[in-house]
Amino acid sequence: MQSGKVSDTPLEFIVEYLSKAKAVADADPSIPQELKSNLQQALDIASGLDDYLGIMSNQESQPLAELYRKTMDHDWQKVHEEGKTLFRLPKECITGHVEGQVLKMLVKMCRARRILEIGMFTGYGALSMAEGLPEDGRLTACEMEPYLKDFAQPIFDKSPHGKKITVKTGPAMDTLKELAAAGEQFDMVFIDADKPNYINYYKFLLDHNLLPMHGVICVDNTLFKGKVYLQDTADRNGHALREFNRFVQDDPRVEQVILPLRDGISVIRRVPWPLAGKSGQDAPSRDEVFWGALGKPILDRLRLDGKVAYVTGAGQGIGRGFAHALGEAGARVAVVDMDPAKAEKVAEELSLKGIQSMAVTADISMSEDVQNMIDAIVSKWGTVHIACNNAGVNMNSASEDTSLDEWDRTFAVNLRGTFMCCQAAGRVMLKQGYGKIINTASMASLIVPHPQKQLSYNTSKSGVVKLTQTLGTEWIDRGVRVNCVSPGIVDTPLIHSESLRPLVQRWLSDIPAGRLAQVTDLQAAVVYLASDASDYMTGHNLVIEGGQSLW
Ligand SMILES: C[S@@+](CC[C@H](N)C(=O)[O-])C[C@H]1O[C@@H](n2cnc3c(N)ncnc32)[C@H](O)[C@@H]1O
Repeated sequence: MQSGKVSDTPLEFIVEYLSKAKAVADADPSIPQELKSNLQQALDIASGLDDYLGIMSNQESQPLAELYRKTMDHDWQKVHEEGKTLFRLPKECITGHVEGQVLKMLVKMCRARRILEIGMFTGYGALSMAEGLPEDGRLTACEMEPYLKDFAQPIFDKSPHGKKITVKTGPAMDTLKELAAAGEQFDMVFIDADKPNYINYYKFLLDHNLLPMHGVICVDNTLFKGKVYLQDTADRNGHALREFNRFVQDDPRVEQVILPLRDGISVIRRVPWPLAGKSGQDAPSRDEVFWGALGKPILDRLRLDGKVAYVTGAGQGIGRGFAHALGEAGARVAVVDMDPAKAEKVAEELSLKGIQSMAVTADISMSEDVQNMIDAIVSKWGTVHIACNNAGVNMNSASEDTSLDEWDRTFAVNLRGTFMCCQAAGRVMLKQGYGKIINTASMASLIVPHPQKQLSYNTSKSGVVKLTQTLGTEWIDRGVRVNCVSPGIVDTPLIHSESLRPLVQRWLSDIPAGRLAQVTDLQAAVVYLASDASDYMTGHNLVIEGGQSLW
């Protein structure tokens, strides 16, 4: 601890008292050496902890370092005497480096997009959390003192994350009422203001649903220098926090842990709680609408953890988008392409994101390649749960000029190849009584896209829909669902080629959405069809074309 610094956390008090005990022991020759050396060891362990956490945690950004320095260098006594602040604000109440990084980490772990801070001071915690938010994330900071908003704003303006922060001055409870009236909700709330009001803020947040299901509240100072568990404390704030901790512990709407970081941070998470049956969760557990099918809320039912998937044509474009989406949702993904370099590259991309992946080279128009692909996946990962048959080709010609070679090559990949993949994957899936097959058809299965001429493509993709419907009904009672997606015109580099560029304007006038599809527009559909959430869907053609087939 720096000399002259006042102890403020349980650990700092431990260090202070150990130092005093050690000084007394050292001055007394009658104290056994063993006691002195034990005291020294305890002191070394306790006094080194905060520094070590500081060194080993992510370092603060430049704007945060500047904010910290500016706060430390400011004469808060003088500011208060000049009447610029209502209260004399101790600079020690700043959220420091490690706590700031912990908050930022929690923001990311909760995937928070909307944050509320109650008690901003000079904005160190606010900016730390804002750094963890995505680009479109928002943080509302409540602060009593207008002076502090003016103090923090110039540094917020220097940070690329400062624009995410809105400061509301005045009593926090007034702001909470305003936010509730406006129907706002926050994925994460940081309570760090006047201690006796913690419980009121907490109750208001839960009672008015400012905190949604699975939302998280972090609360600072909940160990309050150890006074929450020391017997003989007369401290008003210590008592308030003791009551607060107990109230939260008894509240069935939440679960909580208290982390012994600095002066203690509670992490409180909202969980579903039925109106009836306070005595336990047994009675309503049969209500799948309340608790979610198999106890999983809807977004969890879209997860693909533990599943084995493959995507053909995954070296680029739509297939690459599908491979990323399935991997992000938790599946292991075999990236299949006839170009080994492309397959390797996408498999490597997935791996860099922490997704288990493998590259497989296969030309799906060749039956032995298709079987080898399935065998390679089964031998590495034991099975196949999700088959994404996406590879396809498109050749253009006027129908009177379409050669049999073009027709055959198109059908060999788009329809015969897709069938062979369905059959090879289906055999594995039927044996295990579970599988999800998702074929890539096309909007061309519904309408005749124009003005380009692509008879073989359109016809083959119509065949993919009928293949999907037939397999989807034939295999559903053995646990294998077969569906397809039909994308509209997707914005890939191909579209911007010299020959196709003039067609883009024409297409745009045919699309109610007013734009081409991006690969990312298709990703949620494939995850849905691959997940248990779509178990009752089979033989379906999920059309994603910005409304084009309806005009
Ligand atoms: C411990 S400091 C907050 C530290 C801050 N979270 C950080 O990251 O550095 C407490 C802040 O709460 C503010 N405050 C206290 N009572 C308040 C109230 N009723 N409404 C709004 N702000 C309040 C104080 O002005 C002070 O700036």
